[in-house]
Amino acid sequence: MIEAENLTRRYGRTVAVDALSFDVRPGGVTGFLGPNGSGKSTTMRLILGLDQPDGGRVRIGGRRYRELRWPLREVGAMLEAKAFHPGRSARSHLAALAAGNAIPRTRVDEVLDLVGLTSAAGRRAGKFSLGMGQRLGVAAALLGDPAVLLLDEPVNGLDPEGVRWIRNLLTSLAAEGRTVFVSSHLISEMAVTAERLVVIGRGRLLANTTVAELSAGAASLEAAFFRLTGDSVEYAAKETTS
Ligand SMILES: Nc1ncnc2c1ncn2[C@@H]1O[C@H](COP(=O)(O)OP(=O)(O)OP(=O)(O)O)[C@@H](O)[C@H]1O
Repeated sequence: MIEAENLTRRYGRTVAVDALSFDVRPGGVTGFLGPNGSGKSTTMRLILGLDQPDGGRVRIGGRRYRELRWPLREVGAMLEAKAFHPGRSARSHLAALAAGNAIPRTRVDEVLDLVGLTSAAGRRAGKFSLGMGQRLGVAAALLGDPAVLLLDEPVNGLDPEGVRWIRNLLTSLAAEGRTVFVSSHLISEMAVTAERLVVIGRGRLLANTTVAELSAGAASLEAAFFRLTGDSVEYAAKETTS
């Protein structure tokens, strides 16, 4: 369970996250949606204690991230692909993380297998493609078998098979009773993967509801999303006419 209460983060005059309150519950995938610059990554960094709020608070299973004894065994996160030393192999990257978190070494090969990187485990991670880097990021998130997972744009760069793999992985992790919070710009993907959605615009909560409820009365989830976020889009390109 993730609980954010009045979470606020400013950067100079920009209010990146604005009195944001929401819960993410276990047992289902919760999608985190919002236009570019709406504060999704900032919110995820605040949840993980990588950034400090100017106001409000956020708890994971009732505690602040920094109060967790073995963070990787409680919260798995992938915020950006390629968050690893480029000269290290995938296996040694995961082995170092495992060692630092009292996770058995045998778990490294398990997660490599789970994400389909066994054959590339000895290769330098710096030479990985975008999709392979995403898979390694997911492997790191799963390493500690955590009850809570946070993934920022996990399907970015994945091929169609990879997209389907992530979809099945997330739904099965949630079915095991975990809390799965995943940001995405792919509304169609969220329509089939997520059960609930937290939608933000300009740092503020626009909706915290189910996919079914948000889609009701609209032609599609995408149409409902545009209606909801229409006033919150900061970076819109001009329409072209042909
Ligand atoms: N370290 C920072 N310093 C200054 N401004 C920042 C910083 N991090 C984020 N911001 C600003 O905060 C706002 C929210 O950014 P954030 O990256 O959280 O949005 P996002 O929803 O993840 O965007 P995107 O979908 O484009 O990835 C933006 O206006 C951004 O420019």
